[in-house]
Amino acid sequence: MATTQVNVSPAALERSQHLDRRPDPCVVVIFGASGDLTKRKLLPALYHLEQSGFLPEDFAVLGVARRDLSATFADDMKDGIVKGGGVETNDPNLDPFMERVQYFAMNFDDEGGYAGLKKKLEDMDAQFNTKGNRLFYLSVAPEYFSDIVGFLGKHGMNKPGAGEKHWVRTVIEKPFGHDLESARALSDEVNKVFDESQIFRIDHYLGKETVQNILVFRFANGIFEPVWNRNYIDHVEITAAESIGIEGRGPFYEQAGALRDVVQNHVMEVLSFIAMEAPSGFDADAVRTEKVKVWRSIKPIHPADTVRGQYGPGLVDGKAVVGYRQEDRVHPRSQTETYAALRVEIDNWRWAGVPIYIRAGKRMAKRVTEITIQFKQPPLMLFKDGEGKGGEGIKPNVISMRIQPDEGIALRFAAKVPGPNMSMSSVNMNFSYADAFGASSANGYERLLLDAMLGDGTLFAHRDGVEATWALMTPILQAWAKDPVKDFPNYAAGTWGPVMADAMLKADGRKWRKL
Ligand SMILES: NC(=O)C1=CN([C@@H]2O[C@H](COP(=O)(O)OP(=O)(O)OC[C@H]3O[C@@H](n4cnc5c(N)ncnc54)[C@H](OP(=O)(O)O)[C@@H]3O)[C@@H](O)[C@H]2O)C=CC1
Ligand SMILES: O=C1O[C@H](COP(=O)(O)O)[C@@H](O)[C@H](O)[C@H]1O
Repeated sequence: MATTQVNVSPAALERSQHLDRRPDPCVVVIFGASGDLTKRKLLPALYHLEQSGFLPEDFAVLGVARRDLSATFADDMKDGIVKGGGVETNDPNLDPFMERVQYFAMNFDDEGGYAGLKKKLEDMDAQFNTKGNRLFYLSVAPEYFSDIVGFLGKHGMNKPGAGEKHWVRTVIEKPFGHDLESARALSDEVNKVFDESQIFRIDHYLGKETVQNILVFRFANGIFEPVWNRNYIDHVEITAAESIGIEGRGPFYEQAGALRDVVQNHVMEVLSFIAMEAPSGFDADAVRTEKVKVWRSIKPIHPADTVRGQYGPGLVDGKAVVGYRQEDRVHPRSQTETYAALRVEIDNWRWAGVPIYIRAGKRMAKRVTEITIQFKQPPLMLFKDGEGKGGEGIKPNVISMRIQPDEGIALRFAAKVPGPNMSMSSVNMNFSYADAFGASSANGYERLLLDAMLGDGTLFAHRDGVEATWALMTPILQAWAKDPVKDFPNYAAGTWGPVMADAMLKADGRKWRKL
């Protein structure tokens, strides 16, 4: 296997870390501050941003949740930063950072708490000189999105203070809606209070370096774009496989399932980056326009081009695990899918006739998110001594983009095996992020939190995009709801999903790439 030589100048790395991207003074207000996401991802991300010099000097965080945690909150968050952020327990910068982090207890659905919240934020402005700028981060269950936004509006917290540089923005976690109708209704509610330019619908996949790199790979290199179309590409695969199960999130997952949890958002975002035309610039409007064009060009997905799976008991990493129906707070006859596979076609000039196979699932054989671009074979095989008889066995060219783990890109091509014959073998040319740039602790939320503080919506989902992806998923969900699966569970934990998903590709004369 060949490996690429990558020479990155230290100056280039340094420059990319410190481009002029420092937000204005502000308070980041995290609703759901005692929750899993805040502790594992958001606080570690803010800490890393601060340590890297990206945050303004006048900056503070207010955590908001129901219970009175004032005595334990700081220690709990420090623990989260240590465990989730790879920081040493005795890091001397932790305590100074935590001096800017405060906690406020209130019930989200009790209007009475919002006047107190407003007063608390004004006090923090005075203490930290944060000038009334706010980033409200809704890290809460989706049923609270409307209430919180509505009450913020009612108490005048949706409007920036006087002064041209002042701002108020809101980041809204996923899932944004449950189907097309509910996503529309939620956007209507939120738009009554916040203008679209103030709303940042987060999808943490867009914060991943490797996802952003899809655009750089395609549009900053001259050699790939000419072959990035139906004339040269045979098919595309997108795999988002997780080895973990539902991690105690039974009630959430029962309502969600794989299609809503990751396909409607993460996978569709990745697909749009793979398939979109070059935007007129790298700004929110231009990128959004091209993404939406991709989603709107996808042909309605027929239920026959979908496969649902649900894991049963099995072995993951050598350990026995229970099936989905035995997980805590999951119905013993649950019809929720923990795996979904789709065959998608984009009806436009670039992609017509190129199938795109998608699969996403929990408790699969391993954790891997990867995009495979498989190219057509040459029209005529000159060399007969390949991996199979008569040269047919030589594998087609593949560009594989590994989103996680072992982030990188590989190109598979045929090479001559040394010796007196024209024998061929498939080899890989590999680019590894870690080898080229060093290991990164960034979790995607760093970039997105920073962008939201800067008001840059390029890497966020927008109303029209969310509706376009729900428009694709909703008919599938409706068809599935009418047609319960009789053979659930239909794959064992620790495997690659139901056999029906293999059959779907086999019917097209293809098979999933071995990952
Ligand atoms: N966890 C993850 O890895 C991911 C999560 N998300 C999304 O992020 C959001 C948050 O998820 P997560 O952190 O896992 O959720 P959790 O269930 O862990 O946390 C929920 C938080 O909301 C608070 N809360 C709940 N009800 C109320 C209420 N009535 N009044 C005040 N506070 C309340 C809880 O406070 P208290 O403890 O005081 O009850 C807690 O702080 C969800 O939208 C989820 O879909 C998205 C991607 C990944
Ligand atoms: O949004 C979600 O994403 C995670 C997968 O994210 P990753 O960064 O670990 O790939 C998934 O486990 C979770 O169910 C879903 O809600």
